[in-house]
Amino acid sequence: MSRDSESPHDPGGIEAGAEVGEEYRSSSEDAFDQPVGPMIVDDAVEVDVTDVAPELANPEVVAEIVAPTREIETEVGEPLVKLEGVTVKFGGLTALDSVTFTIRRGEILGLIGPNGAGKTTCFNAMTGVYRPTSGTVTFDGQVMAKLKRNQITRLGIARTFQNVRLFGEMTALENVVVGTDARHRTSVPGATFRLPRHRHEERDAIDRGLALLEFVGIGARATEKARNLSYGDQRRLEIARALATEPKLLCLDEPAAGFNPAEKVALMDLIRKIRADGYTVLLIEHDMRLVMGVTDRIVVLEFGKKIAEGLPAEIRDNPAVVAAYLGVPDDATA
Ligand SMILES: Nc1ncnc2c1ncn2[C@@H]1O[C@H](COP(=O)(O)OP(=O)(O)OP(=O)(O)O)[C@@H](O)[C@H]1O
Repeated sequence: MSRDSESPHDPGGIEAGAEVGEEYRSSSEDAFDQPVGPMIVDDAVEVDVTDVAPELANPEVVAEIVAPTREIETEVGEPLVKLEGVTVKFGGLTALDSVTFTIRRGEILGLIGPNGAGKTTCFNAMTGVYRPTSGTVTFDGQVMAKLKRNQITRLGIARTFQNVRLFGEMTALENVVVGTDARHRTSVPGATFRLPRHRHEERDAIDRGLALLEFVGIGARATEKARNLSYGDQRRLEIARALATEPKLLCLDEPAAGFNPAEKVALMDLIRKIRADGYTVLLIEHDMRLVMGVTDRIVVLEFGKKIAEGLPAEIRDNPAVVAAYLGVPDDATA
């Protein structure tokens, strides 16, 4: 399958190609995209991943498969993403005003702020969806230009969406394998004629897909159609699919939306596990308890400006942050 195609086969990537002023979220807010590609598994058969691949019952084996060999220039603890004086204007509106901060490799960075603070704009500028009006964004040592969706995926950035976006008619495993496809190098003729390299990559993708499902805690649902999974499992599947692209940076956009307290605790555990596997995570989340409980550092935006940056405890006690959130209960929508 061509890695350059504009098909939905790079779902770990970002809705890119929007111009400043375009409505970024408008293109595909449906819960499910249409199914694409061949069906790989007969979803009529109920199979637990660990029945098919018993070695995946061992979390250490799973962790080893899930943590890929990513070629990252940045050392652990050094800036992976650097924003320097980033300003984004939409006509007369300054959505982001000279914002400077870094995301260090291997950390979980929380990006928070009240409604309309500029979080999404910041995220889009940071990932090449918007070209800043001024300022620069550096990702893994490279200054970002405006990028297309597949280029963003290839650069090593994957995301989940506020609204779940899965291929509903495809199985959980197929959804993850589609994410893995974004990393593959098989040419169209290679895939068409099922040349050895393609078959090898396909096998690898299925093995890794199974491990990823086990890793996010839905190994037993591998052959379920995505649309039949519970909401919480669909969110987990989205994370597995994003991880399948072997991202250098995983961006989670309100992953706890619609979760009950127990699901939020489980999600925090999963995010920590992802970081422990060597991933760098950007978390945009409205639930303050979750943000405070799971992040290493937090950046706070208000009216497009960075008003605070620091450890969760520092942010919690920061008067400017308290003022920005005044009257908003802990776990309410920010
Ligand atoms: N494509 C756009 N065109 C014009 N104005 C925009 C566009 N995107 C965002 N804005 C404006 O920029 C400001 C920042 O919006 P943004 O969506 O980045 O905030 P946010 O912090 O993500 O908000 P929320 O928490 O509600 O998602 C808002 O005033 C918004 O109306």
